Amino acid sequence: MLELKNVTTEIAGTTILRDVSFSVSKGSMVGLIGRNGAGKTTSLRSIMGLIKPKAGQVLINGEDMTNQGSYERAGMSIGYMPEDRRLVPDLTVEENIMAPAWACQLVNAEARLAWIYEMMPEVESFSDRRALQLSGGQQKLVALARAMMTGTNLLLLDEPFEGVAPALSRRLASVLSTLKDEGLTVLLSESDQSHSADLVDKAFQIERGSVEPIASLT
Ligand SMILES: Nc1ncnc2c1ncn2[C@@H]1O[C@H](COP(=O)(O)OP(=O)(O)OP(=O)(O)O)[C@@H](O)[C@H]1O
Repeated sequence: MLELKNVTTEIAGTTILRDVSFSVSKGSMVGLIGRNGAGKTTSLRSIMGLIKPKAGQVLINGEDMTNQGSYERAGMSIGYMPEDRRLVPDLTVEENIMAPAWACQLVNAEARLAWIYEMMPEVESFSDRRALQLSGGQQKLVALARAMMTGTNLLLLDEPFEGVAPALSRRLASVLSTLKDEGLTVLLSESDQSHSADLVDKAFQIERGSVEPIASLT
């Protein structure tokens, strides 16, 4: 489903990812674990085509996407939840969730929205509120809902548990567990394994831009 082969990424002349190789097989959930600044966001942005790797390959569904931009990934049913959520503050929750569907001209957006609300009824309960009126944790749920709109194949979640209060973290974990049961392929990052250990099939440690499998889970 997703494979990174010897990916090296530079930002402003500094090497951030060093010869990174790992894969996420279809229907599995994989954790990318590393401290602040280790390169988690850069990995996800490289997968999304938001940064072009200097060397190596990014394969999605067996297709070499290394030299394609994020626009070319639009039709590949990938959902991305950035660490900083990036909701549009003045739009309602529902408008934020629907925005990628409008951008990609999804044909089944209404059915997808109904499925998302079924998974997260609390999001439906505040769907007409503007994003700026939500707590940070609620915004995380909305950012996940938005990623789920297009992410029918692959979900990339950047630190979904970061800054979320314990009750909401448990809720988030239960939603992710249901997504896994539904067969979605998920790559999620976390600074440690406190929330993802019970969820993931496999985990990789990222440290100063280098990735190694975490033995206990592989
Ligand atoms: N735009 C940029 N310009 C210069 N350096 C950058 C830029 N973006 C990231 N970096 C550097 O790249 C390294 C990896 O950053 P990245 O955001 O990928 O880490 P992270 O593991 O996601 O950490 P965090 O949890 O803090 O977001 C850091 O040392 C960071 O300072």
